[in-house]
Amino acid sequence: MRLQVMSVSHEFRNGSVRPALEGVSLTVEEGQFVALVGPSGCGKSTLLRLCANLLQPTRGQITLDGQPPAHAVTQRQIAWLAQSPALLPWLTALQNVELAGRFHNVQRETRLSPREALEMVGLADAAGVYPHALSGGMQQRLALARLLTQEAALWLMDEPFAALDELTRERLTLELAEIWGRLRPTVVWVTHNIHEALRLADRVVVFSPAPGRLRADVAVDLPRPRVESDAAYQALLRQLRAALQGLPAADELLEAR
Ligand SMILES: Nc1ncnc2c1ncn2[C@@H]1O[C@H](COP(=O)(O)OP(=O)(O)OP(=O)(O)O)[C@@H](O)[C@H]1O
Repeated sequence: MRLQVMSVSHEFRNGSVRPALEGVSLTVEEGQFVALVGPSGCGKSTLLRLCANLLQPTRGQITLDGQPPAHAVTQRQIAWLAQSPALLPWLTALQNVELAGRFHNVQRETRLSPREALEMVGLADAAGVYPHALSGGMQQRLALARLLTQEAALWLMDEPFAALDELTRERLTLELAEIWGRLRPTVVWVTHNIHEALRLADRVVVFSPAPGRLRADVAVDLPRPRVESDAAYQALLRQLRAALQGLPAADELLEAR
Protein backbone atom coordinates (compact mmCIF):
# COMPACT_ATOMS: atom_id res chain seq x y z
CA MET A 1 0.00 0.00 0.00
CA ARG A 2 1.38 3.40 -1.05
CA LEU A 3 1.12 6.14 1.53
CA GLN A 4 1.20 9.79 0.50
CA VAL A 5 1.29 12.59 3.02
CA MET A 6 0.88 15.91 1.21
CA SER A 7 1.67 19.21 2.95
CA VAL A 8 -0.02 18.02 6.12
CA SER A 9 -0.35 20.27 9.14
CA HIS A 10 -2.20 19.42 12.29
CA GLU A 11 -3.29 21.59 15.19
CA PHE A 12 -4.96 20.42 18.37
CA ARG A 13 -7.60 22.84 19.60
CA ASN A 14 -8.66 22.24 23.18
CA GLY A 15 -9.11 25.76 24.42
CA SER A 16 -5.75 26.84 23.05
CA VAL A 17 -4.32 26.05 19.61
CA ARG A 18 -1.39 23.65 19.73
CA PRO A 19 0.36 23.03 16.40
CA ALA A 20 1.64 19.44 16.29
CA LEU A 21 2.74 19.04 12.66
CA GLU A 22 3.59 21.62 10.03
CA GLY A 23 3.78 21.13 6.27
CA VAL A 24 4.82 17.47 6.30
CA SER A 25 5.12 15.77 2.90
CA LEU A 26 6.19 12.17 2.68
CA THR A 27 5.67 9.26 0.32
CA VAL A 28 6.09 5.68 1.47
CA GLU A 29 6.15 3.23 -1.40
CA GLU A 30 4.38 -0.11 -1.30
CA GLY A 31 6.36 -2.62 0.74
CA GLN A 32 8.71 0.00 2.13
CA PHE A 33 9.70 0.16 5.80
CA VAL A 34 10.04 3.73 7.04
CA ALA A 35 11.06 4.71 10.55
CA LEU A 36 10.03 8.07 12.03
CA VAL A 37 12.36 9.51 14.64
CA GLY A 38 12.34 12.82 16.43
CA PRO A 39 12.21 14.42 19.85
CA SER A 40 9.35 13.76 22.22
CA GLY A 41 6.21 15.69 21.29
CA CYS A 42 7.24 16.39 17.67
CA GLY A 43 4.06 14.83 16.28
CA LYS A 44 5.13 11.29 15.30
CA SER A 45 2.12 9.61 16.91
CA THR A 46 -0.12 12.34 15.54
CA LEU A 47 1.06 11.49 12.03
CA LEU A 48 0.27 7.80 12.60
CA ARG A 49 -3.19 8.69 13.91
CA LEU A 50 -3.79 10.85 10.85
CA CYS A 51 -2.79 7.94 8.59
CA ALA A 52 -5.19 5.64 10.48
CA ASN A 53 -8.07 8.10 10.07
CA LEU A 54 -8.23 8.59 13.86
CA LEU A 55 -7.62 12.31 13.26
CA GLN A 56 -8.23 14.59 10.28
CA PRO A 57 -5.44 16.95 9.16
CA THR A 58 -6.06 20.64 9.73
CA ARG A 59 -4.43 21.30 6.34
CA GLY A 60 -3.14 19.04 3.57
CA GLN A 61 -4.12 15.56 2.57
CA ILE A 62 -3.23 11.92 3.18
CA THR A 63 -3.96 9.12 0.72
CA LEU A 64 -3.47 5.36 0.84
CA ASP A 65 -3.29 3.88 -2.66
CA GLY A 66 -4.79 7.15 -3.83
CA GLN A 67 -7.84 6.94 -1.52
CA PRO A 68 -8.58 8.70 1.76
CA PRO A 69 -7.49 6.65 4.83
CA ALA A 70 -11.17 5.99 5.72
CA HIS A 71 -11.35 3.67 2.74
CA ALA A 72 -8.41 1.53 3.93
CA VAL A 73 -9.98 1.42 7.39
CA THR A 74 -13.24 -0.02 6.06
CA GLN A 75 -11.24 -2.48 3.97
CA ARG A 76 -9.36 -3.47 7.16
CA GLN A 77 -6.06 -2.75 5.47
CA ILE A 78 -4.51 -0.93 8.42
CA ALA A 79 -2.95 -2.71 11.40
CA TRP A 80 -1.84 -0.86 14.51
CA LEU A 81 0.64 -1.90 17.16
CA ALA A 82 1.53 0.31 20.12
CA GLN A 83 3.45 -0.07 23.39
CA SER A 84 0.54 -1.63 25.19
CA PRO A 85 -0.43 -4.98 23.64
CA ALA A 86 -4.17 -4.58 24.55
CA LEU A 87 -4.84 -8.31 24.92
CA LEU A 88 -8.08 -9.77 26.20
CA PRO A 89 -7.19 -11.31 29.59
CA TRP A 90 -10.02 -13.88 29.61
CA LEU A 91 -8.85 -15.47 26.34
CA THR A 92 -5.82 -17.72 25.82
CA ALA A 93 -3.00 -16.66 23.52
CA LEU A 94 -4.48 -18.66 20.66
CA GLN A 95 -8.00 -17.34 21.28
CA ASN A 96 -6.70 -13.77 21.31
CA VAL A 97 -5.21 -14.31 17.85
CA GLU A 98 -8.25 -16.19 16.55
CA LEU A 99 -10.60 -13.46 17.64
CA ALA A 100 -8.58 -10.77 15.86
CA GLY A 101 -8.43 -12.86 12.68
CA ARG A 102 -12.20 -13.30 12.69
CA PHE A 103 -12.82 -9.66 13.36
CA HIS A 104 -10.51 -8.43 10.65
CA ASN A 105 -10.99 -10.93 7.87
CA VAL A 106 -14.55 -12.12 7.97
CA GLN A 107 -14.75 -12.87 4.27
CA ARG A 108 -11.16 -13.58 3.37
CA GLU A 109 -9.11 -16.72 3.47
CA THR A 110 -6.16 -15.80 5.64
CA ARG A 111 -2.75 -16.67 4.39
CA LEU A 112 -1.64 -17.28 7.97
CA SER A 113 -3.65 -19.33 10.44
CA PRO A 114 -3.63 -18.22 14.10
CA ARG A 115 -1.39 -21.18 14.95
CA GLU A 116 1.02 -20.31 12.16
CA ALA A 117 1.12 -16.72 13.39
CA LEU A 118 1.93 -17.92 16.92
CA GLU A 119 4.65 -20.10 15.49
CA MET A 120 6.07 -17.23 13.51
CA VAL A 121 6.53 -15.15 16.65
CA GLY A 122 7.91 -18.06 18.68
CA LEU A 123 4.81 -18.66 20.82
CA ALA A 124 3.68 -22.03 19.48
CA ASP A 125 4.10 -23.61 22.92
CA ALA A 126 2.12 -20.86 24.66
CA ALA A 127 -1.12 -21.28 22.67
CA GLY A 128 -3.14 -22.28 25.75
CA VAL A 129 -1.60 -19.75 28.13
CA TYR A 130 -3.51 -16.67 29.36
CA PRO A 131 -1.92 -13.22 28.86
CA HIS A 132 -1.24 -12.63 32.58
CA ALA A 133 1.11 -15.61 32.56
CA LEU A 134 3.18 -14.21 29.67
CA SER A 135 6.17 -11.91 30.08
CA GLY A 136 6.05 -8.38 28.62
CA GLY A 137 8.06 -9.53 25.60
CA MET A 138 5.79 -12.54 25.07
CA GLN A 139 2.69 -10.33 25.32
CA GLN A 140 4.08 -8.04 22.66
CA ARG A 141 4.90 -11.07 20.50
CA LEU A 142 1.30 -12.16 20.91
CA ALA A 143 0.10 -8.72 19.82
CA LEU A 144 2.37 -9.11 16.79
CA ALA A 145 0.87 -12.55 16.01
CA ARG A 146 -2.57 -10.97 16.18
CA LEU A 147 -1.43 -8.27 13.77
CA LEU A 148 -0.03 -10.88 11.35
CA THR A 149 -3.38 -12.64 10.96
CA GLN A 150 -5.02 -9.37 9.99
CA GLU A 151 -3.07 -9.40 6.71
CA ALA A 152 -3.18 -5.65 6.59
CA ALA A 153 -1.28 -3.89 3.81
CA LEU A 154 -0.15 -1.05 6.08
CA TRP A 155 1.34 -1.53 9.53
CA LEU A 156 1.40 1.54 11.75
CA MET A 157 3.73 0.86 14.67
CA ASP A 158 3.97 3.31 17.55
CA GLU A 159 7.06 2.34 19.55
CA PRO A 160 5.78 -1.21 19.95
CA PHE A 161 8.85 -2.46 21.81
CA ALA A 162 9.63 0.65 23.86
CA ALA A 163 8.40 -0.81 27.16
CA LEU A 164 10.59 -3.91 26.88
CA ASP A 165 14.06 -4.52 28.26
CA GLU A 166 16.96 -3.92 25.88
CA LEU A 167 17.73 -7.58 25.09
CA THR A 168 14.12 -8.55 24.42
CA ARG A 169 13.72 -5.45 22.34
CA GLU A 170 16.74 -6.28 20.19
CA ARG A 171 15.62 -9.86 19.71
CA LEU A 172 12.09 -8.82 18.74
CA THR A 173 13.45 -6.20 16.37
CA LEU A 174 15.45 -8.85 14.53
CA GLU A 175 12.48 -11.20 14.44
CA LEU A 176 10.25 -8.47 13.13
CA ALA A 177 12.74 -7.60 10.40
CA GLU A 178 12.65 -11.23 9.32
CA ILE A 179 8.84 -11.41 9.34
CA TRP A 180 8.58 -8.15 7.41
CA GLY A 181 10.98 -9.58 4.80
CA ARG A 182 8.63 -12.53 4.32
CA LEU A 183 5.34 -10.62 4.19
CA ARG A 184 6.51 -7.23 2.88
CA PRO A 185 3.73 -4.95 4.12
CA THR A 186 4.24 -1.18 4.04
CA VAL A 187 5.42 -0.16 7.52
CA VAL A 188 5.60 3.17 9.29
CA TRP A 189 7.47 2.68 12.55
CA VAL A 190 7.79 5.33 15.24
CA THR A 191 10.79 5.01 17.51
CA HIS A 192 13.08 7.03 19.76
CA ASN A 193 15.86 4.56 19.14
CA ILE A 194 18.04 5.28 16.11
CA HIS A 195 19.68 1.84 16.29
CA GLU A 196 16.25 0.26 16.05
CA ALA A 197 15.50 2.51 13.06
CA LEU A 198 18.78 1.54 11.38
CA ARG A 199 18.26 -2.17 12.02
CA LEU A 200 14.79 -2.18 10.55
CA ALA A 201 14.10 0.54 8.06
CA ASP A 202 14.66 1.24 4.36
CA ARG A 203 14.44 4.92 5.19
CA VAL A 204 14.65 6.96 8.35
CA VAL A 205 12.67 10.20 8.47
CA VAL A 206 13.78 12.71 11.09
CA PHE A 207 11.40 15.31 12.52
CA SER A 208 12.24 18.66 14.07
CA PRO A 209 11.05 19.52 17.59
CA ALA A 210 7.38 20.53 17.85
CA PRO A 211 5.63 21.46 15.69
CA GLY A 212 7.11 18.59 13.70
CA ARG A 213 8.55 19.37 10.29
CA LEU A 214 10.57 17.05 8.10
CA ARG A 215 14.21 17.61 8.92
CA ALA A 216 15.90 14.74 7.06
CA ASP A 217 15.00 11.71 5.01
CA VAL A 218 17.86 9.20 5.03
CA ALA A 219 17.95 6.07 2.84
CA VAL A 220 19.41 3.03 4.62
CA ASP A 221 20.93 1.11 1.72
CA LEU A 222 22.52 -1.59 3.85
CA PRO A 223 22.02 -5.34 3.53
CA ARG A 224 20.04 -7.07 6.28
CA PRO A 225 20.75 -8.09 8.95
CA ARG A 226 22.45 -4.77 9.67
CA VAL A 227 25.78 -4.90 11.44
CA GLU A 228 26.47 -2.11 13.88
CA SER A 229 30.24 -2.32 13.48
CA ASP A 230 30.09 -1.69 9.71
CA ALA A 231 31.58 1.61 8.62
CA ALA A 232 28.50 2.37 6.48
CA TYR A 233 26.22 1.78 9.48
CA GLN A 234 28.33 4.09 11.61
CA ALA A 235 28.27 6.79 8.90
CA LEU A 236 24.46 6.65 8.79
CA LEU A 237 24.35 6.76 12.57
CA ARG A 238 26.39 9.98 12.52
CA GLN A 239 24.11 11.47 9.85
CA LEU A 240 21.03 10.69 11.91
CA ARG A 241 22.55 12.04 15.11
CA ALA A 242 23.49 15.24 13.29
CA ALA A 243 19.95 15.54 11.92
CA LEU A 244 18.44 15.01 15.35
CA GLN A 245 20.73 17.56 16.90
CA GLY A 246 19.93 20.10 14.20
CA LEU A 247 23.52 20.47 13.03
CA PRO A 248 24.11 22.05 9.60
CA ALA A 249 24.61 18.54 8.21
CA ALA A 250 20.89 18.00 8.74
CA ASP A 251 20.00 20.61 6.12
CA GLU A 252 22.43 19.08 3.67
CA LEU A 253 20.73 15.73 4.20
CA LEU A 254 17.35 17.18 3.39
CA GLU A 255 18.66 18.97 0.32
CA ALA A 256 20.52 15.91 -0.88
CA ARG A 257 17.26 14.06 -1.58
N1 LIG B 1 -5.33 14.81 21.98
C1 LIG B 1 -4.48 15.81 22.09
N2 LIG B 1 -4.91 17.04 22.50
C2 LIG B 1 -4.05 18.07 22.59
N3 LIG B 1 -2.75 18.01 22.30
C3 LIG B 1 -2.27 16.82 21.89
C4 LIG B 1 -3.11 15.67 21.77
N4 LIG B 1 -2.34 14.63 21.34
C5 LIG B 1 -1.09 15.11 21.22
N5 LIG B 1 -1.05 16.42 21.53
C6 LIG B 1 0.14 17.30 21.48
O1 LIG B 1 0.63 17.28 20.15
C7 LIG B 1 2.05 17.24 20.13
C8 LIG B 1 2.54 16.02 19.41
O2 LIG B 1 2.21 14.87 20.15
P1 LIG B 1 2.58 13.40 19.65
O3 LIG B 1 2.05 12.44 20.65
O4 LIG B 1 2.16 13.24 18.25
O5 LIG B 1 4.16 13.46 19.70
P2 LIG B 1 5.25 12.29 19.60
O6 LIG B 1 6.32 12.78 18.70
O7 LIG B 1 4.59 11.01 19.22
O8 LIG B 1 5.77 12.24 21.09
P3 LIG B 1 6.45 11.05 21.92
O9 LIG B 1 7.71 10.71 21.20
O10 LIG B 1 6.68 11.64 23.26
O11 LIG B 1 5.44 9.92 21.94
C9 LIG B 1 2.48 17.29 21.61
O12 LIG B 1 2.75 18.62 21.94
C10 LIG B 1 1.26 16.79 22.35
O13 LIG B 1 1.17 17.36 23.63
